Amino acid sequence: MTTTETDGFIDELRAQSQRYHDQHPFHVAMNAGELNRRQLQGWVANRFYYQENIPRKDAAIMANCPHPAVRRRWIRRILDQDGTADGGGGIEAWLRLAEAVGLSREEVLGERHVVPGVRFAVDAYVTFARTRPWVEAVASSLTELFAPDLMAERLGAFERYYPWIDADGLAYFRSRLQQAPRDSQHALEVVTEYCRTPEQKVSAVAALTFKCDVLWSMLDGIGRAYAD
Ligand SMILES: O=C(O)c1cc(C(=O)O)c2c(n1)C(=O)C(=O)c1cc(C(=O)O)[nH]c1-2
Repeated sequence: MTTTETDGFIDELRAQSQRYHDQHPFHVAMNAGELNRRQLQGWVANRFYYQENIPRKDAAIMANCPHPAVRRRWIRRILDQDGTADGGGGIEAWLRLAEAVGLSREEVLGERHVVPGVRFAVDAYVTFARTRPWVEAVASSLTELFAPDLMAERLGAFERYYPWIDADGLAYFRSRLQQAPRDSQHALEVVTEYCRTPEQKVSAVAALTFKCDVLWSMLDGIGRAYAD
C-alpha cells in the first residue's frame, strides 16, 4: 500500500470520531457537572457490563487471529483488564470506582442495574468479535483512538464537579490515558497491514461505525433509564 492510500484509509477511520460517544448528551451532561449521584451510579454500574466483557471480546479476536505476532501483543489487553493476580487490573479498578460512587461490589457484579439496551449493545460487540473476520474486530476497537481526550476531560470534570467521589476511584481513567494510545496505535498498524483491498477497507470503516453505534446505544439506554 502506498502512503497516500494508507493516509486516505486512516483519514476515513479517524473521521468516525464524529460519531463517537463523547458527543452523546449523557456524556456532555456528565462533563458539565450536571449529573446527580443516582445517574452517575447508573452509568458506573452499566459500564461495568462493558468492562467485564472487553477481555472476552479480546479473547475472541485472538481465537480468530492466525498470526502469532498479532496475538503476542493483543494478549496484553486481556491482562490489562483482568490483571496478573487478584486485586489488579482494570476490572478491579472499575469496581473501586463503583465503591467510590457509593455502590457495593456485589450489586455491580450481580448486574442488577444493567438495562436491556446496554446488555444488547455489549453482547452485540462480543458477538461481532466472535463471528466477523478478526481484522474487522480489530478495526472496531479503534474507537480508542478517540478515547484519550474524553478520558482527560472526564478526569477534570470528576475532580471539579463531583468532589464527593474519592480521587482514588478515578485510577481506572488515569491508566487508560496511557493504555488507550498504545492499544489504538497497535490496532491501527494491524488494520493498515491486513486491510489491503478496497472491500477490506470499507469493511474496516463499517466495523468502526458499528462500534460507535454500540457505545452510543449504551448511553441511550443509560440516559433513558436514569432520566431526571
Ligand atoms: O470510557 C470510555 O469512554 C471508553 C471508551 C472506549 C472505547 O472508545 O471503545 C473504551 C474504554 N472506555 C475502555 O475503558 C476500554 O477498556 C476499552 C476497550 C475498548 C475496545 O474496544 O477494545 N474500548 C474501550
